[in-house]
Amino acid sequence: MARYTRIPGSIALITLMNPPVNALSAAVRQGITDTVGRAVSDPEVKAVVLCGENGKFCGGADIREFAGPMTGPPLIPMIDAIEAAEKPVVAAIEGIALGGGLELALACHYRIAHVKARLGLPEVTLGLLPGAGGTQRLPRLIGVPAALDLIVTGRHVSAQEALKLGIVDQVTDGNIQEVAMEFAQSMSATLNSRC
Ligand SMILES: CC(C)(COP(=O)(O)OP(=O)(O)OC[C@H]1O[C@@H](n2cnc3c(N)ncnc32)[C@H](O)[C@@H]1OP(=O)(O)O)[C@@H](O)C(=O)NCCC(=O)NCCSC(=O)C[C@@H](O)CCCCCCCCCCCCC(=O)O
Repeated sequence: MARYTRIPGSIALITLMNPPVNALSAAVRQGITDTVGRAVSDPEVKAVVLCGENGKFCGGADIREFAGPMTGPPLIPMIDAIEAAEKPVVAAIEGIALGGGLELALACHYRIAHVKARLGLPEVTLGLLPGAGGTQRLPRLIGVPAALDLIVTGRHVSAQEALKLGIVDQVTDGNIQEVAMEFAQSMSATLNSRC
């Protein structure tokens, strides 16, 4: 599931809800598809913030669903639709952004991380490759050598290392949602002033 909250000041806050790590289950993918569509089509919404409930952004594909048939909206078009949104979408990364969770964040236009967050593409530890755009978007963002290191080792990086590598735009020790909403507001104001 994903909760949609309209924040005064033209922001839509979308919160992933799937304990314990807000993994991208069929219900979460459906929730993201619906809420992003709602935000994009609402003329009052100028920017979107994506976050996770209970201090965790997203642990990636829901490994509990690996044994069953695929149901719900597929991950790749859902992620591509975020990148294609004509309003700034900011990922507010707290706790973890792993696997498909980082791939989701990479499709957002900006990423803000809490100082204690950890990010990575650990698919290799499950015998997989990142399958939702991480092998394209990460090298484009930080270059092939640094991206390959993360993809082939599966290691997690701290928020500070992610900032140094260029994966995230800002690190904060404040309230991640408030900082991301302020950032989204200023991005939308900057973009609107240029139009
Ligand atoms: C998250 C952790 C770091 C937490 O660690 P911690 O020590 O705090 O706690 P635990 O390890 O005990 O975990 C707590 C709790 O959480 C559960 N859990 C953890 N991760 C997940 C998860 N991802 N899903 C579900 N549940 C999870 C864990 O089981 C515990 O539960 P319990 O009940 O026991 O308390 C740590 O847990 C961790 O590191 N987790 C693993 C994270 C991970 O590996 N994530 C990556 C998952 S794989 C992935 O994301 C793949 C993506 O790249 C997407 C792939 C998309 C594929 C699409 C394919 C389309 C193919 C289309 C082909 C088209 C071809 C054509 O074009 O023709």
